[in-house]
Amino acid sequence: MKKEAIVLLNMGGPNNLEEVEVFLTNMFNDKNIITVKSSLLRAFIAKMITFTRTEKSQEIYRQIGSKSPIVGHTKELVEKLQSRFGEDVVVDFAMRYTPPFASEVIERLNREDIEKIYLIPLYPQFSTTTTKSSLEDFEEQYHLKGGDAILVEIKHFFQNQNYNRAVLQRITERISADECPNFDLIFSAHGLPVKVIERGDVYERHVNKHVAILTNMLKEAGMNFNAIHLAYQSKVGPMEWLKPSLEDKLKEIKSNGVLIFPIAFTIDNSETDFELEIEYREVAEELGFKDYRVCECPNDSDFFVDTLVELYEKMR
Ligand SMILES: C=CC1=C(C)c2cc3[nH]c(cc4nc(cc5[nH]c(cc1n2)c(C)c5CCC(=O)O)C(CCC(=O)O)=C4C)c(C)c3C=C
Ligand SMILES: [Fe+2]
Ligand SMILES: [Fe+2]
Repeated sequence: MKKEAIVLLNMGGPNNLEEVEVFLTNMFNDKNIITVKSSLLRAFIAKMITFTRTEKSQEIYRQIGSKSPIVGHTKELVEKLQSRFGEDVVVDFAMRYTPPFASEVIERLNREDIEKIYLIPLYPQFSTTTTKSSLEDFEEQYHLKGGDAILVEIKHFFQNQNYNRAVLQRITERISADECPNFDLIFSAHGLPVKVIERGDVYERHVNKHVAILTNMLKEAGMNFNAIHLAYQSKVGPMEWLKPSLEDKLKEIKSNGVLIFPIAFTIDNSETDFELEIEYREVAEELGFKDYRVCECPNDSDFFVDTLVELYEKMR
């Protein structure tokens, strides 16, 4: 009997310290990240950046157990989703910059009689640097490997109610309604160079809309924070990136307590476990915050599994 498959797509992250170089090399060879036309020039830029960044990056991963948590969390999500579907739908995942790569997953799928593959990039908001990159990569590899199933894609899901229930659950796991008036909430999004937005990337617009939806839901749930903000983390390189930065936002806040929700990630990764949990915690302590809390990403929460089931049903 012909089958269907759901493939979750994400960026990936080093599975060990040696893979840090693989991760950075693949990221900076990505035409959606370094948009110069010449692939030779891109390869040269990637070599330079990787050469200068690998050791610094390895030091980051060393502090969170010498690997990114992203692959482990994604496997747990895939297992939960697979158990919802039973044998009729194959659930798998592919990473953009580290194993398991799309080519490996495609070889597995090509050994089965798959009629339709539903591709779900695990980014709530669309960006050319993430969603588009992952989808293009999968499609290219799929056609190279001679696959002939129908590919169905979804581009964003920040408006999905079950997804936003997963977000609210993660917030309420960290804070009670009674505590909210003494806290500011910051939705922290991964930054993007301004020139990417100027070329028409809708990421910033999607993030703004997402913050508006969540702000309403929090009000309806009686979670009345002193104030709710949006800020951008993870700037790399000398270019101008989206503002305000998370650091500047923290400097501006007068409350004693701050809660951070990583709005651009569905799965915990080095940016949540290192940058938010370790690096910005130190910044917040230096700035005199008495209470600094970071929410977990949706990861394999039941609401997130419900979201993916619902997206699959809508794509059919
Ligand atoms: C030009 C550089 C980068 C762009 C553009 C960018 C966009 C972007 N990235 C994510 C999600 C993640 N990024 C992660 C790590 C990471 N990102 C960059 C650079 C750009 N990202 C670098 C150099 C790194 C490595 C970290 C380091 O070495 O310091 C991760 C973490 C993966 C992990 O290992 O766990 C995620 C997730 C989004 C959502 C995004 C655009 C919207
Ligand atoms: Fe990134
Ligand atoms: Fe984590």
